[in-house]
Amino acid sequence: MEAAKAAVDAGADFIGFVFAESKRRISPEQAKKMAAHIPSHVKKVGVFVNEDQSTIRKIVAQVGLDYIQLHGNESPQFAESLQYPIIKAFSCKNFTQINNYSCDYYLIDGPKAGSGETFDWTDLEILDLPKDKLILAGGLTVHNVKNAILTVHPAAVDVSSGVETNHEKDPEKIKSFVRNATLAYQQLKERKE
Ligand SMILES: O=C(O)c1ccccc1N[C@@H]1O[C@H](COP(=O)(O)O)[C@@H](O)[C@H]1O
Repeated sequence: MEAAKAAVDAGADFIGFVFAESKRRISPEQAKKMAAHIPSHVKKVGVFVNEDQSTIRKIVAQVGLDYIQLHGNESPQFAESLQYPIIKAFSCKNFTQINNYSCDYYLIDGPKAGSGETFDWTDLEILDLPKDKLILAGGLTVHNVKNAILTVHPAAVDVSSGVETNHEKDPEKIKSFVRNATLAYQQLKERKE
C-alpha cells in the first residue's frame, strides 16, 4: 500500500497487480483492498500469464481492473474475445506477431518478464506501430528512464525491478522514477513545440 501511495502521489498513470506465477504475485483479495485506495484517474492493471478467461473475468470484477496485461503466449483471438482494454506484452526477442493483435497498448519487455533485464532499444526501429500505443518495459531504472523515453518515444514506460530495494518496492525509487519520466516527457513535448 505504501508503494501504491508513492506511485499515486508521484503522478503515475497506471499501477499493476501481478496475478501470475511470480515472487510479486498478490491475491485478488489483497489487490481489492489496495484498489479501494487508488483514485480512479490512476488506472489499475492486472498482469496475467496464460490465464484462463473465466479466472481473468472473475478477478477483473472482484478487483475493478481497468486494463488486462497479457504477458504470456495468449493469441490475438484470446485477447480480442476478452473484450476488455488490453495491454499485450511481447518479449524483445520475439515480437514478429505483434501486428496480428488489435489492442489498446503494445508493451515490449526485456528478455525475461520482471527480471530487470534491459535490451537494445534500437531493435524497436523495425516496429510498425503508432508510438502512442507503445509501452516500453524491461530493466528500466531511475538512471536510464530518461534516455529510454528520449530515444524510443513510447506512450508510457513500465517498471518493476528498477524501483525495488532488496526485492521490495521502494517508495523513494518510485518517486524518483516517476519524476525522471515526467521530466523526459516534458522535454519531448518541448522538442516538438
Ligand atoms: O513483475 C513480475 O513479476 C511479472 C511476472 C509475470 C509477468 C510480468 C511481470 N512483470 C512485468 O515485467 C515487466 C518489466 O519488469 P522489470 O522492470 O524488468 O522488472 C513489466 O511489464 C512488468 O509488468
